[in-house]
Amino acid sequence: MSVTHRVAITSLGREGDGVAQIGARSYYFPHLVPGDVLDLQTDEAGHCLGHHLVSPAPHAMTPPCTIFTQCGGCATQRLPFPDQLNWKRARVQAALERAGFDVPVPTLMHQSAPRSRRRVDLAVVKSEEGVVIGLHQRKSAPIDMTSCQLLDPRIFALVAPLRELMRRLGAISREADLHINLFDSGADIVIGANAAPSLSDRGKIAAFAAAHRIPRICWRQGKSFSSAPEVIAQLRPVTHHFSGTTLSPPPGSFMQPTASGEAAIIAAVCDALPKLNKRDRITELYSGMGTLTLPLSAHGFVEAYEGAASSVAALDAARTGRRLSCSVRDLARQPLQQKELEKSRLVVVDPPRIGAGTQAARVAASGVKDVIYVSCNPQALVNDLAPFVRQGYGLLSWSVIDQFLWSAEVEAVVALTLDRKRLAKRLA
Ligand SMILES: C[S@@+](CC[C@H](N)C(=O)[O-])C[C@H]1O[C@@H](n2cnc3c(N)ncnc32)[C@H](O)[C@@H]1O
Repeated sequence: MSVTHRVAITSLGREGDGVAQIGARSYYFPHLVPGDVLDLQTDEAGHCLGHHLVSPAPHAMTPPCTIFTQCGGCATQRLPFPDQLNWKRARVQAALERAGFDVPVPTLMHQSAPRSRRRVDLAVVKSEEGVVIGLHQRKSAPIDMTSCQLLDPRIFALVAPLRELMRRLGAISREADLHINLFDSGADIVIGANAAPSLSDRGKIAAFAAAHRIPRICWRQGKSFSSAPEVIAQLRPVTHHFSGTTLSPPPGSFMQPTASGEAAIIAAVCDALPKLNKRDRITELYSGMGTLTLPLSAHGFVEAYEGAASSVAALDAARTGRRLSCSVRDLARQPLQQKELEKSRLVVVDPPRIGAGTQAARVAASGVKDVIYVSCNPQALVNDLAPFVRQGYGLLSWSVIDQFLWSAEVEAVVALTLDRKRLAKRLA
């Protein structure tokens, strides 16, 4: 027998689903927002059998994208922008509190605009019915990206022509993926597939690059990320400006997802710097192509470490006149040790989603006075920062950066210090 409960959505879950509560039990509803009222059918044991929306939250927005509920990229398009940012702020705050800090108000809150994403990974599925290009889905096939309010229109404009190119490439029989970075020189595309491109495929790719004025298209075969993708077409140099320096980014390299988000992260990091003189040593971990390295080098001598050799090479080639060194190092296998960290006045850490793990614990144990931690995952933030609390670090400031509009992703810049005077000033 089914039971109907009239319930309201009262909060958002970790992935952005609306949450309704009946007693101690939580029910999760994709695409619903706080204030929505629904009828929920359960069996007698309380298992959800179905639901329908009775009245939408008064402040709920009309989703701007026509494929919002299907594509899997956005969870919260019905939530007004300020509410999204506040929800993300609350998630970072909760993570900092769980790590054990006493948390002040954030220093900076940034939200990137719609249609400003300059980096995307897309899944390609080819069948007799045609080619689908869409976002990777965890549990199902991608939905064809016929609309997108997130991507920079210059990337979105390539989706339809790429669909046609994928259809014509013989080396793509069923599945492939596309990594697109929008650099200053234009879109930079890496096609990932299981087979090598034939001579005819190579010709089609070169013609595509010329027709769409794409500086470079590369091919990566198989899932191995250890070997560099092969350049299939290169019409012009690939270049991008980072803090006044022109770099030649390697194919598939990491860059912050939006330009305004990158600027906000740099501003938050620079705002959190302790007083430095030019001879002070700054150790930077997970430095990528130098997004933070270059601005930091205006404040001290930066020793940057990064696992991707091609990103280090790009920064190394452009570092003339800058006060920095850069080294390739796998910080999971070979974290910097106490002796190497001791000489630093400041350590800046910007790890990937899984967090810094042992490397974070080593930094905490090194006794370096100031640490700035850039996070893209609140869960990793809790784990990585807990050792700092145990070592006596205090939380000086934090900022929230939302570069992934309408999704649960959030970034944070967190400044920690052992300097009691700086902490006392904050509290004053
Ligand atoms: C969030 S990105 C930050 C990059 C850079 N700070 C920026 O803002 O553009 C994380 C970086 O960590 C690097 N990385 C991932 N795993 C690593 C490891 N085990 N050792 C060293 N670097 C790693 C990635 O290549 C990537 O460049």
